[in-house]
Amino acid sequence: MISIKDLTKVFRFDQKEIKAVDHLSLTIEDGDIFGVIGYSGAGKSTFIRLLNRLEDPTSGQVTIQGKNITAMKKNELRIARQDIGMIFQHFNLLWSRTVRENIAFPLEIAGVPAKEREDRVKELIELVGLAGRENAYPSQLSGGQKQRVGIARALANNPKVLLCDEATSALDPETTDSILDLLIDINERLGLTIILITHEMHVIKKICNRVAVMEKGKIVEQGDVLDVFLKPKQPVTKKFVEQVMGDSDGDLSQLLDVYTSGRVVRLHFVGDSANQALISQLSKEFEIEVNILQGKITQTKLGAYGTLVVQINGSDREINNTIQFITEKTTVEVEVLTHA
Ligand SMILES: Nc1ncnc2c1ncn2[C@@H]1O[C@H](COP(=O)(O)OP(=O)(O)OP(=O)(O)O)[C@@H](O)[C@H]1O
Repeated sequence: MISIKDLTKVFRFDQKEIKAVDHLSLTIEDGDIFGVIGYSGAGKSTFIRLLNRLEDPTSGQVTIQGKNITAMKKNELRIARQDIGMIFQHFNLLWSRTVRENIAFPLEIAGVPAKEREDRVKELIELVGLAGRENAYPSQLSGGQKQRVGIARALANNPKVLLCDEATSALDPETTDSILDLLIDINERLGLTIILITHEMHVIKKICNRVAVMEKGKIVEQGDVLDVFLKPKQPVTKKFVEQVMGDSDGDLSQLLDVYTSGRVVRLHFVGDSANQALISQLSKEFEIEVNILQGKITQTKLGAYGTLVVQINGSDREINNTIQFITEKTTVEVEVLTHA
């Protein structure tokens, strides 16, 4: 639904050239929550601003639902932008206007009649959870509430796509989570495609189904969030994954020296919620004991993801049956680290 081809943005100043976005190509499907992650200076902000032409590209093409955004003249672009909402790190609210008036603003610009406008604003205030705060000014709101106004304003004209420019970076962790929950809710309820940029893997883990990693203006790795978490390839991606998972292999060899009986295996949970009770299931069905040694499991949108290192004690036959069961009957991957 969104196709980005060879997109490039070069900034020129002081006779220097900076390629902020460098021949970037990407496809984003309808209904995706697509995250672009990268360190400061990677070109994320420039990239997202190119999508609705807050920034004009040096070359390349952005097509949203069959419409070539890059080729549009001013007037066409103004209309097309009604289909592309955007929220910002610092909210960009009008400080002299109340919550209600901020949300009504894009409707006024689109020429929506007063009564219709009023109904729509009411609906949006309910949707983002701001009922009771309609007459407050931005200065009287918390950061999370300000971003809720930003989201309501971005949704006013029923866009198909929502662009989020570091939308939770100015918020504390708890407020971040509540705003991310709201974005998930909007994605599910309205079928809205969401593209967000961030430098926090937590944000990607919590709400995205697809992710692209950006470095020096280019996408260096992309895929389903779980695949990227499970098998990060580029050093920069590995660092981001470690941000939320830690470096779990650190003291594995020490562990194997200490736990010498039975077999030590590593279980890879790949985001299938059906496996949540695996350990208790194994000890019920087989004559074995499972000893949890180390691990890190985290919850993603699709289920538990992570690794668990366990020692399985019992007869050789029962241990083999257990491993065979996990391999054949579940989606958990087993790696045997020691052999009896
Ligand atoms: N208007 C501009 N004029 C000149 N250079 C710019 C401009 N905007 C961005 N740049 C440069 O382009 C590069 C990418 O910046 P950009 O802000 O897109 O990165 P980012 O990944 O969003 O980082 P941050 O999170 O720090 O904003 C940087 O080297 C930046 O200095």
